[in-house]
Order: sequence, then C-alpha cells, then structure tokens
Amino acid sequence: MNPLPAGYRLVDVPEDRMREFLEVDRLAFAFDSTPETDAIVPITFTWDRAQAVEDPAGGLAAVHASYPHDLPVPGTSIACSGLTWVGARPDQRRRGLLTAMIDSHFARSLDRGEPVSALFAAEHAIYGRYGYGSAADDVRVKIARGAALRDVPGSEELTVTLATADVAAHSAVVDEVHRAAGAGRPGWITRDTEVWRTRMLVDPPAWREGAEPLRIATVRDASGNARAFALFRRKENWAEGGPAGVVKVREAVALDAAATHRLWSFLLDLDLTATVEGPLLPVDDPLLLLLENPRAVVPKVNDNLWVRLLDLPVALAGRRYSAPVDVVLEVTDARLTANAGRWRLTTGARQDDGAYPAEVTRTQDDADLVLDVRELGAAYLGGRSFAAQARAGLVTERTPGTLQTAAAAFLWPVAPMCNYVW
Ligand SMILES: CC(=O)SCCNC(=O)CCNC(=O)[C@H](O)C(C)(C)COP(=O)(O)OP(=O)(O)OC[C@H]1O[C@@H](n2cnc3c(N)ncnc32)[C@H](O)[C@@H]1OP(=O)(O)O
Repeated sequence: MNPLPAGYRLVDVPEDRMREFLEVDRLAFAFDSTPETDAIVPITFTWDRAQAVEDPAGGLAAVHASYPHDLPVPGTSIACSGLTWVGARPDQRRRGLLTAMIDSHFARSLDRGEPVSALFAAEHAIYGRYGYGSAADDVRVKIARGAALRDVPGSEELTVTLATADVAAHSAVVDEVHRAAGAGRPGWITRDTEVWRTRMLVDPPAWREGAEPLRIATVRDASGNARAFALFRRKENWAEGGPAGVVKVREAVALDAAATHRLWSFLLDLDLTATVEGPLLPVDDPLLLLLENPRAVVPKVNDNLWVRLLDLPVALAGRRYSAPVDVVLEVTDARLTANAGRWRLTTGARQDDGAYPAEVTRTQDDADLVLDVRELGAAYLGGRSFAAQARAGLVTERTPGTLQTAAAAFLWPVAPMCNYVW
C-alpha cells in the first residue's frame, strides 16, 4: 500500500458530504454546474462506493467512486469495478493521493469479489502505471450530408419517427435496443439501474450550447418493434453558401444492417444541415462498411475502455477464447504481487457457440510468453493482439510458435467497446 503524506487519511464519503465531494471533482475537472443542471442530472454512483482522501484539516483533497458493472467479456461477462469520478484538488496534486486511492480501490474491489477493474481515462498517461491496459478503441466520424450508403434489403420497409427525448417516454425503448444491439460485444456495458437509464436521456439547457433540445429518432418495423434509435441534436448554422447546420449524435444504436441503414439514411439527410458528427462507435460498426465512400469520412480513433486484472486466474478463467491454447504466461505485477509469476492457461472442450473455456493454474513450468499485467489487461477484451504487442517489445516470446497460438486464442471476432463514457 502506498503511504499517504503525514496527517492524510482515506475516508468513506457518506451522502451528506456530497457537496464537498462534488467540489473536489469540479476543481479537478475545471467545470461548473448550476442548481438547475444538478436538479436534472442524477448522480449515477452510490455513496457506499465513494471514497476520498481527507487532508490534515479534515477537508477532502481527492475523491473517487466505482460502479458494480457486469462487464461483457469474450463469450460471457464478469463482475467488474468501474473506477470513476477520480479527481485531486489542483493544490493537492502529485503527493501520492491518487496512488493511495488506487491501492484502496484494488483492495476493496477484491474484497467485494470483483476480479477486474475498468475505466475511461481522462488522460492517456495516468493509468498504465497502475497496471491498467488500453483494451478497446472507439471511432468518431464526421460525415457530409448526403453520404451514400450501400443498399440493404429491408431498409425501405422500416419507418422512422422523431420526438423530443423524454425520460418517461423513451428510457425503456432505449434500454431495450441498446441491450439487444450490444449482445456479444465485449465491453458493451448496459445501463442496469434506473438512474443510469435516466442519465442517458437528460438534457439540461446548459448542455445544449445553442443547439436544439435532445431529439430521438426511432426506427420500427411493420409490427411496431423498435429496431434502432439515435439521440441527437441539430445546431443551426447559416454560412455564405446557405444552410450549414450540424447534427450532433449522442448515441446511435441499431439491431441489424437494415436498421443501421434506415437510421443513418435519416441522420444523413436532415434538411438545413451539412455535417453529421457521429457518436462513439465500435471500430467495426456496420455503418463504416455500408458507406459507399469511406474516404469521405473524417474518422478519429480514441482509446475507449482500460482494463486491470485484479485477480488474474479468476479473470482469465472468466472469459472465453477463440481457439484452443495451452500456454504458460510469466506475468509481472508490481502492485498486486499475488498475480505475479507463471500461470498455465489451458482451454477445454469447444462449446456450442464455438468458443473455448479455460482453466488457469499456477505452474513452475518454463514460460512461453513473458508480459506485464498491463499488456494482459489490454488483450483481455479480445481487441489487442499479443503479436502486435510483441512487435512493440511489450510481450516476449520464449517458446517459438506460442505467440501465434496465444494471440489467436485471445483475439475475439467482435471489436470491444463501451458506447458511453461513465
Ligand atoms: C477514471 C477517471 O475518473 S479518469 C479522471 C482522472 N481525473 C482527472 O484527470 C482530473 C484532473 N487531474 C487530477 O485530478 C489529478 O491530477 C489526478 C487524479 C489525475 C492525479 O492525482 P495525483 O494525486 O496528483 O496523483 P499521484 O500524486 O498519486 O501521482 C502518481 C503518479 O502519476 C503521475 N500522474 C498523475 N496524473 C498524471 C497525469 N494527468 N499525467 C501524467 N502523469 C500523471 C504523477 O506524476 C505520479 O508519477 P510518479 O509516481 O512517477 O511520481
């Protein structure tokens, strides 16, 4: 455990210290809020998972919380402690407060039976030192109005309705489509509480930046079943050449190719607009394959989820594998030393879905691959190849041929991603 400076201590944060907690986060992230916005935007974590560092005078110097996520991993899902709301007051930085909070977060997560932690990183440089690996990417695209899509049979029969987004009217349909659309995608964390389902649809005026209120487009089939939705707003803009409005899409999710086609045909052809700014999309989103001219799109790829294996054998046995493998991994882990050492990962019989379960046991046998827990976290969701990591010098192959088989087993055919930042 990292020692705190003299006089500082870790404390639980009960709800009656909410104002102090939020004040630290606002100072850390340099943002302000208003009572009107606070009244609309619910706090999504629960106070039993909030923790802080108190300074010697009893004030809060740094804070964090976590969510009890059910994290989809290749072939199944696993209990995951989602680290969030991390912040240190600017006048309390760089004296080890985050490091102490991370050690505590790891210990508490393990006590709760959560073998994995995940997060969205505010800055790329922060979390690798704690053994988190960047495990997924997302892509944001800017698309010109009118961009053509390849034909998809069945798209024409689907209908689109437009409404102003409303929690009571739309949270159920948004949840239903989001849940079904992401089934089988590692990292696709669903919104499992009422508070989260509300949070996805709130629209305080302060967030609009001059654009219209949040709208929802819902795609339905002939029976009235929802097949896709997009949450978006248009921002009016008049340029010299005429109308040049922007469509800012918060979320766009579809169940299949026809629904994807229908949804994006609508978003890409709104009157008085010139550009569509997409939401977080998986790097293998069908939209990217349906565009007639993908070069007309300006893509921006960012790191998405970061993953930390807290209980290595439970975490590795808690996902499925794409191919048979029998490999000894020699792992370094400076913070959680119970993970360090050699582990044999052996897959069992192929399941009906084509994937393989695995057993993970400690071994004294010679290592086939040598790597840090950070690289194992990066590969955990199936989106980063050991072979690529080896080319970057981050994984060492000791037994020729094992890089190929282990990389094939850990990779997954569906790209990992979570489509909202928590
Ligand atoms: C999951 C999430 O919630 S992501 C949100 C993270 N929060 C933010 O980005 C808000 C603004 N930043 C902050 O509040 C703080 O700078 C924090 C929370 C990122 C770091 O808190 P601190 O208490 O200063 O971190 P701490 O002193 O424990 O630093 C540990 C190490 O990380 C390094 N470090 C910490 N933050 C950063 C950073 N943003 N960039 C580069 N290095 C960093 C420190 O230099 C130190 O390195 P060292 O061990 O080599 O000396």
